[in-house]
Formats: sequence, structure tokens, C-alpha cells
Amino acid sequence: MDWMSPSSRPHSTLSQLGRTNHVTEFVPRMNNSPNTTLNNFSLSSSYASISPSAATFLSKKFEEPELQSTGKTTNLKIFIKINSIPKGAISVSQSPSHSSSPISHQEKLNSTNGGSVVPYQENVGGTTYFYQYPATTQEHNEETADTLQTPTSQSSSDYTPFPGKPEPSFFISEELKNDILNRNMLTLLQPDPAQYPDLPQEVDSYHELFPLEPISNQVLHKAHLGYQASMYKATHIKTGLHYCLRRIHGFRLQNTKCMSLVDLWKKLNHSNIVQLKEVFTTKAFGDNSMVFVYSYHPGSETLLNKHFSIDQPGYTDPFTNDKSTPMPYSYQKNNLLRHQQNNKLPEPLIWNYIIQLTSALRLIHSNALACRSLDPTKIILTSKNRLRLSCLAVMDVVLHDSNSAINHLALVHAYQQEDLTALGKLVLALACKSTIAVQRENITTALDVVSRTYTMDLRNLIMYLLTNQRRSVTDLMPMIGARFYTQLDNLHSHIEVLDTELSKEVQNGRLFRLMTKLASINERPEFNMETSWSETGDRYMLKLFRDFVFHQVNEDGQPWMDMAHIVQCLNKLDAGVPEKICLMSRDEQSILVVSYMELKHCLEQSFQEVSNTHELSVVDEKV
Ligand SMILES: Nc1ncnc2c1ncn2[C@@H]1O[C@H](COP(=O)(O)OP(=O)(O)OP(=O)(O)O)[C@@H](O)[C@H]1O
Repeated sequence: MDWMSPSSRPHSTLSQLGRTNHVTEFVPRMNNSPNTTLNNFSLSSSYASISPSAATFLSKKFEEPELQSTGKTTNLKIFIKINSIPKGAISVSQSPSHSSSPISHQEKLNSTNGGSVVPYQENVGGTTYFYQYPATTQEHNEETADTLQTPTSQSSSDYTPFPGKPEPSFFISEELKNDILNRNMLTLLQPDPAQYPDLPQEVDSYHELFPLEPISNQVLHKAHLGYQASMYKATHIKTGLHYCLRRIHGFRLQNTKCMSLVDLWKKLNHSNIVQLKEVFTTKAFGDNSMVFVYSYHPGSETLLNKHFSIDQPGYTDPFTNDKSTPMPYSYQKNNLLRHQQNNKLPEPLIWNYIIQLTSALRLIHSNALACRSLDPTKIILTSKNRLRLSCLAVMDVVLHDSNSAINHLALVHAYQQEDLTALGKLVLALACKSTIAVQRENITTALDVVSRTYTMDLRNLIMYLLTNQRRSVTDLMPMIGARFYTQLDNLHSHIEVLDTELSKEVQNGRLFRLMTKLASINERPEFNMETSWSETGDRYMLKLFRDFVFHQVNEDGQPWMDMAHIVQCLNKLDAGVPEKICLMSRDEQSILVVSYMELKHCLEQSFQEVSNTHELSVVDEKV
């Protein structure tokens, strides 16, 4: 239930839609050779655009802070005998035991170990287990688990995978609320026709197209696959659901054989991939375009945008770079190191990404498919570091080789090997906080930087992925080892927080339905040609009850607003408790003593009458 007044509703605009250029060499673009290895990856450029997720809100909460500051939460405890609770009615209880301050996993560890821990790891049957013992010496073991700190690594406290339990409140936490409102707002954004006059009204079964990035008119802007591509949010005409359309400009499908792969992709459903819904060709944009329809994840931004900014060392604009200017090697190395030291990502975050990426790759590879676009521009992030592969199936369609002589299984295996190499480069780039790190001439330096900063486990994983030997995504599982447990624990803790938040909203939804009933009876001007209906009998009691709940005044006649009183009264009404209250007439001449149980009966009866007469059986069912 949203307690915000309309005037305080958040508003935001799409900001930072500008594009920035980056040099990377991640995706083997225009290269569908099965023999591609680490050494013959093509150098090409990728581009980042800043997503609307930067939009933030300012919202004002009605009443809630006062409730907490005046300590009236204790008033909201309602003790109802079980036998007095009607079926479906639930009491709201705000217990002080709910209060807890967010404690990060690291803090928990430190508190149990007196702030000093020594890691110990053991490999059993290919799985690495991590243990911690209280420190007895000053010696530092470099091979630490992800939750532990190395002297050089960034404090894990800088990275909180998920926030702890929110402060006790009747309402959903401010952070979660803003996140949900932000996503809703982005989902409902409509394009300005003046700004995008060329946007078609309809494309196949979709309308309300909204560009997710500026549409470039530059001929040179053919970042992906050698074709210009654009992204749009769109609404399905029939279902009203929102989708993300990736349009490949000027592309003619030569052969429909690749559609069998599309069918395979459509079946893939995983929390770390953006699901493909359908693929079609269209002339709605005035050319031959190929459109890939994906699920829409509002507020997402690319990994490139999030972690690789243009101020990284050695950043060069691919179009303006003067190749004749020599760059000393030492300059490049020192620069890389300095940049990485100043901006390095916490190791647990990198492992978090590795777990999500390998999880997605595992499903893809086990379905005899290959991602082929493990590129920081093609991985999107939503809140809480949730990562998804966003460009699946495009390579398989756009670069489909229809030559029947080719052994497709062998081809897929080769692409899967390329995926693993791309993963190695991606992790290396994240660890060095620079896409320059994965350039062939920088890899040795970059690995050196990783060894100095992170655990050997991370370095070993990168080394494994960057070798030319035959690799498998399942081989990575023992390398990740006990970090899976940490990830699982974090996720479960987060689910618990969301569950608590959801239960609050279940209560609020129940009270909303109750108020809907009250509001449709109170002061109804006429019912069955009877103008006094709402002022007489049961309805009169409900009117006085409404005054009792919402129109209380203090001794000076000033409104006395107390959310605790309102919530308490409504809960008692919903439960139909036998407790009695005094309802005073507006002229203060008479007082009615009535129980909540009787009021509940009045409410049910009156609402039944209204619903039946006005054929609101559907509403009744829902309410
Ligand atoms: N499924 C999706 N739901 C919501 N937004 C998405 C989705 N996929 C991508 N986006 C957003 O669309 C924008 C453009 O994505 P795109 O994949 O084109 O990245 P890019 O950096 O512009 O790459 P390129 O240079 O190839 O165009 C990014 O801001 C990204 O966050």
C-alpha cells in the first residue's frame, strides 16, 4: 500500500544517455572461425551507454518517521485471541525484536573470531573447502577465502552483498520502495514523438517503442558484429507486457536454418540470462531489420558502464587515437597498477560475478550452445549486483554459417572454448579495473597486478581460462569452492529480508481492501433511490466509526493524526474482536457503545448490499 501523497510521488528523468567509447577486445566480432584461439582474437571497439538506472528519486513518506520517533510503535501491538480471528484476518504486530542493525558477513566473521582470522583451505575430491581459525601468529596466508582480507586487498566491508535487515517499520523499506518505483517508472516511460520522429508506431506485435540508448546515425557506429544495433523498450500490443527489442539494422536473413538455434535459445530460462522471446524480421524501421525480443529489465546498465569508466589508464578513443604517439611500456604498467590500486573491486564482488557468469555458461554449454558475446557491453547489471547475459542468439543468427560441410557440433565446442577465454579476459579486466588489461601486450602485466592484489585462487582461475588447453565450465566449480556457500548464504539472507518486506505489504493490502469496503459505504449519496441509506442503521454506525478512526481531534479541535491508532482500529475491525468502543454523534448529543465484532458485521452486510445491487460481484470477490 502506497502511503505517499500524489504530490510527493517520485519523478525522474532519463539522464546520462550519452555514449562513451571504450577500447576492448572481448568479442571475436566478424570472426566465426572454429579455430579461433586466445592469440587470434580480433581487436575491435565496444561502446557503453549509460542506462536510465542513474535516475534517483526524492520521495516523502507520509507519517512513518513520526511513528517511529514518538515511539508509538508499541501501541500497534494487537493481541487477539485466536478464536476471535475470523478466517483470513491477520493481526499486525510490530515487535521490538524486529529491530536489528545491518551486519555484514565480514563483521559477523570478525566478531566471532575477535577480529582476527587465519584461513585454512583443503582440497577434497576436487572441491576446495575454506576454514578459519583464530590467528595465533602475525603470519599472513596469501591464499585467503573471499570473505577474508589480504593486506593489499580492499576491505570487504566496502562491499556488502545485500543490505541487512531494514529498521522496523510498517512499510516497505525506503531503498526497496525506491528501487521498485524506479523500475516501474522506467517501464512506463513513453517516448517524446518530437524527439524521435522516425520511431515507428508499431513493429510487428509491439508498440510504444522507447529507445534505451541514443540512436546513432554514424556510419562508423557498427559496434556489434559489423552491423549497427539499437535497443528499445516496447510494449506487446495484446498482452501489455514490456520487452526489450534489439534491432540489427540493415540485416537480411539469408537462411532460416539458424532458427532452430533460436528455438533452443528461447527454451533457456536462467536467472543470469536475459531470456529470448522471439526473433523476427521487419521493414517497419524503413529498412530490413532483424529484431530480437528479450525480457525487459528496467534500470539495467552494462558491466562496461558500471565498472570501466573512460578515465581508465591508456584509454584511447578508437577514432581519434594518434597511433604515432609512442607510449613507454613502463608508463602503461605503472599507470595500470596505479589505476587498479585506486579503484580495485572487492574480491568477493568479483567472485560473485564469476559465480553468476559460470552458472549461466554452464546452462548454455550443457544445451550445446555457446554465448559468443561475453563482452562487458553485453552483460547487464541490475540492483544488488544481479548480472545477466543480454545478447544471446544474436551471433548465432547474424554470423550463421550455412555451409553444410561444417561440423556444427565441433563449431559449438570451439565457440564454447572462446566463451571460456572471453570469461578469463573479463575477470582479468575486472580485477585490473581496466579493459586495456586484456590487450595481448598487457596480459603479463595484468596477471602480475592480480597476483599482487588478489588471492592466488583468482589468479589461477584466470590463468586456467586463458590457456589454450581444452577447458570446461564445470572445471571452474572446484576453483570457486566454498565461495558458493557464501553466495548461497547471502542470497538466502536477502530472500529473508524481501520476505519480511512482502509480509508487511500483505498486511497493508488487507487494510486497503478493508478501507475500500468502508469508503464505498460511507456517505454514499444515494442507494436504491434512498438518499438517507448511508446515514441510517448499520451505515450510520460505520460513518461514526470512520470519524472515530480518521477524524480524531485534540482538545483544541485540531486534527490528531496517529497512524498507530488508524492501523490498530482497522485491524480490530478486520478481526472483529469483541472489544467495545464509544462512537460519538457529530452533534456530540449521543454516544453509541458498539463492539468491533458488531461493526464488522455491519460492514459485511452493507458491502454485500452495495455489491449485489451494483453487480459488483467481481469486485466483491477480489475485495
Ligand atoms: N534486456 C534488457 N532490459 C533492459 N535494458 C537493457 C536490456 N539489454 C540491454 N539493456 C540496456 O540497453 C542499453 C544498450 O545495450 P547494448 O547491449 O546495445 O549495449 P551497448 O553498450 O550500447 O553496446 P553496443 O555498442 O553493441 O550497442 C544498455 O544501457 C543496457 O543496459
